[in-house]
Amino acid sequence: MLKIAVMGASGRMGKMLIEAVQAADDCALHIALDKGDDVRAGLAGADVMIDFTRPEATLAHLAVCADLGVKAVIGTTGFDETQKAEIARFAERTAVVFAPNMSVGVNVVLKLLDLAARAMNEGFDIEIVEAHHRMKVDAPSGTALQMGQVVADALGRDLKACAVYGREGVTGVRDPSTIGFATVRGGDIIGDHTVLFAGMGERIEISHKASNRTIYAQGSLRAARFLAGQRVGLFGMNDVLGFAR
Ligand SMILES: NC(=O)C1=CN([C@@H]2O[C@H](COP(=O)(O)OP(=O)(O)OC[C@H]3O[C@@H](n4cnc5c(N)ncnc54)[C@H](OP(=O)(O)O)[C@@H]3O)[C@@H](O)[C@H]2O)C=CC1
Ligand SMILES: O=C(O)C1=N[C@H](C(=O)O)C[C@H](O)C1
Repeated sequence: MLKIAVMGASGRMGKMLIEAVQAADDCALHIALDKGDDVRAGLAGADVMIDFTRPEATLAHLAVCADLGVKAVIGTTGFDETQKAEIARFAERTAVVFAPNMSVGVNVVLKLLDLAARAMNEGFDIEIVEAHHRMKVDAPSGTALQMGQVVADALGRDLKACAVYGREGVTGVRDPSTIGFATVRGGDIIGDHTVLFAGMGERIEISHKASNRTIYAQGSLRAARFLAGQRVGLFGMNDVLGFAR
């Protein structure tokens, strides 16, 4: 049995994860922790921590995992570059899967985007549109940013230099080297992502739409099982799903 500690237990994802762990034959809920609980005492004896909280909280939890040798699945989004580097450092001491989207579907889409961007490397304007529920606090979504990164890498562009986050006023004509991001927030939208390749005479849209958060919880359990075979290192869902081979 894989002993799982769920952080952010009363959050939208925390609740889904508790249900998924309890329903899995090969996993046991070691502990479910909320803000204010004793993290060190709670994580002691766990095999894997699954954390969908906020960046500062995740980093504090990961520090304890690294001390105790507990492996970690991190679904939290909204990290800045310095915080991402901290995660990489903790992964030198314990094994970590870090991915902005744990769903199999989104990770298949990432592969399709690599193929699409390489094939449409000229004459197509690339725009990424994402929509989420009104309670989401970070924008663009971690998934949209990862999609942008995959496309930029495939095209040999530097995402930091070519990303455009929203437009307003007299913007001038579109610079073809840019990758645009647009964010929609409202109601209970679980998570929609579309990458648009807009050319002259044709338009390709590659979309993923989530209709249930179980996809993220099930992906997280796959990641936890994968970590059982690792000692240290930073992994993504491409490693978990075997796409990196
Ligand atoms: N990788 C993926 O597949 C997915 C990633 N996500 C990401 O997961 C994260 C959480 O999403 P969601 O569940 O919707 O958010 P919620 O706001 O519903 O849940 C976040 C949880 O984290 C807790 N939390 C916040 N700050 C702290 C802290 N300092 N210490 C301990 N716990 C804390 C919250 O407690 P309290 O309410 O008391 O503040 C809450 O229980 C987001 O970053 C989201 O983008 C979401 C879905 C899928
Ligand atoms: O906050 C959410 O809900 C989600 N966040 C992740 C992200 O930022 O990409 C993944 C998913 O889209 C749901």
